[in-house]
Amino acid sequence: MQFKILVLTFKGPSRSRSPPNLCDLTPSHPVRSLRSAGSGLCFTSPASLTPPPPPPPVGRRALSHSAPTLWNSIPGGRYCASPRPLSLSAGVAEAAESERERRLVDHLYSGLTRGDRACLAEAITLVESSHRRKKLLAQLLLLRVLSHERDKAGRRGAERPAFRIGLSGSPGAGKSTLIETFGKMLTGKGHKVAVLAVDPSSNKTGGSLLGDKTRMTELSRDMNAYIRPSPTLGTLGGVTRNTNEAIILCEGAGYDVILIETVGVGQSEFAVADMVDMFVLLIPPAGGDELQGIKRGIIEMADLIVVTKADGDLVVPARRIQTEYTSALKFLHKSSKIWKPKVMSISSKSGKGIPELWEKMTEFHTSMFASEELQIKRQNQLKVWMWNLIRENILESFYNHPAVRNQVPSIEAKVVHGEITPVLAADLLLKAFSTKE
Ligand SMILES: Nc1nc2c(ncn2[C@@H]2O[C@H](COP(=O)(O)OP(=O)(O)OP(=O)(O)O)[C@@H](O)[C@H]2O)c(=O)[nH]1
Repeated sequence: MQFKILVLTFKGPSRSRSPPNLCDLTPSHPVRSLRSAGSGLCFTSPASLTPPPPPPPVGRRALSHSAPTLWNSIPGGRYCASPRPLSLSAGVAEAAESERERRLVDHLYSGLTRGDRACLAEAITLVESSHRRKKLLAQLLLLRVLSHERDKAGRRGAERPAFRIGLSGSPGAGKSTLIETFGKMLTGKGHKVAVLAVDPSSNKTGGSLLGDKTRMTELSRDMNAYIRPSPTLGTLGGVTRNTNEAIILCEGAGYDVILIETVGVGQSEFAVADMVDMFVLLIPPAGGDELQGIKRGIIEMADLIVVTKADGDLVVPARRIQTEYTSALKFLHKSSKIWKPKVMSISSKSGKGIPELWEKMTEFHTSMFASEELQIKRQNQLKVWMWNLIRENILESFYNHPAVRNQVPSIEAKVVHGEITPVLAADLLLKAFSTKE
C-alpha cells in the first residue's frame, strides 16, 4: 500500500497566513522583526505553545525539529506556492491507486463501451453501491464514460443525442404492456432500448414492484433491450443519484432510447421528470373522474399525455378522457416555448397509435434539440441533480449529528407542547448542528 503524505507547516511569525485556530494556539509576539522574516523560513518555539503539547519525542525525530527542517529544505520561493485549484478528479484519482481496482474500472469501461451487457449490469451495481470505496470507483468510471460521451457528441455534430423518456402512471395504467409493445417496435427499427424502472416502494417491500423482468417477458429476451430496476434506497436522493448515473452508463453502452418507468405514487415521478428529455403521463380510461385523481403538478410536468387501453369497450371512455385532458391542458402553465403538450390515445394490445406515439416523441425531440431548448434543459437538470444531492447529504449529516440526535426528542416534545416555537426549535437544532462532532 502506498501513502502520499502532505505536511502543512505554518510559520509562527507569519500570522496572516496561518489558520486562525493555529494562531490562537501559538501566540507569538516578536519584539523585533526577524532577519529572516521575508525569506519564508520556519521557526518553531514549542515553549510558546499554550496549552503545552504532550512531551514530544526528543532530538531529531521530534516533529518540532523535523517539520521546520523539512520546510526549510524546500527550494526558496516555493514556500508560498499559490493554492492549487480544486481538481475534480483529485478525489477519485485516489480510488485508482490499487492495481486490482484500476483493472476493474478499465474492464468495466472497455466492456461497457463495447456494449457488453454484463459489464453494464456490473457498472450499474457499482454506482448503486453505498460502500465508500466503491462509490469512488464508480465516480472514476462515470468520469471516463462522460468523457467518452463528450467525444461521441463531438463526432455526432448536429445529430440528436440519446432520447431519455420518462413514463409515469398509476398502478395498472398499462406502463409495462406499453413498454413491451413500444420497446419491441423500437428494437425492430434498429434502436437499442434501455428500460430503467424506478420503484419508490422497493426498499419497503423488500422487492421491486416495477422492473421485474416477468412484466416485460418478450422485451427482456431481446438482445437490443436492457431492463433494469433502479433501487432507490427509499429516498428521493436515491432515485436521483442511482437513476441519473444508470442513464449515463446505458448511454455509454450505446443505448439510444432510455425509458425511465415510474409508478405514479409519492414524489418519484417529479424526480424522474427532472432527469428526462420528455415526460409522458399514462392515463387509463377506466374510473370516471380521473382528472380529479391525478396530481395537478404532475399534469403540468407532462409533455405528452397518453390515454392507454383505447380498444374494445374502452374506446369510447378513452376518447372522452382524451377530450377532457385536451381542454384541461389549455389552462395549464407551459414550460417550453416551442412545444405544446399533446394528448393522444393508444392501445398496447392492438398496437393502435403506437407508431404515431413514436412519431410524436421524435417530433418533440427533434424540435427541442434544434431550438437548443433540450441542451438548456439538460444543463438545468444537471444543476438540479447536484443541488438535490447536496440537500440530501446535508440533511443526512444533520440527522446523524450526535448533538442533534440527542436533542431532537426533547426539542420536538417542547414544540408539540407549545413550550417553544418551531422557529426557536429549528434555531436550537441548527446551533447544535454547527457545534463540532
Ligand atoms: N384492453 C387493454 N388492456 C391493457 C392494455 N394495456 C394494458 N392492459 C391491461 O391492464 C392491466 C395492467 O397493465 P400493466 O401494463 O401491467 O400496467 P402497469 O401500469 O405496468 O401496472 P403496475 O405493474 O401495477 O404498475 C393488465 O391486465 C393489462 O393486460 C391495452 O392496451 N388494452
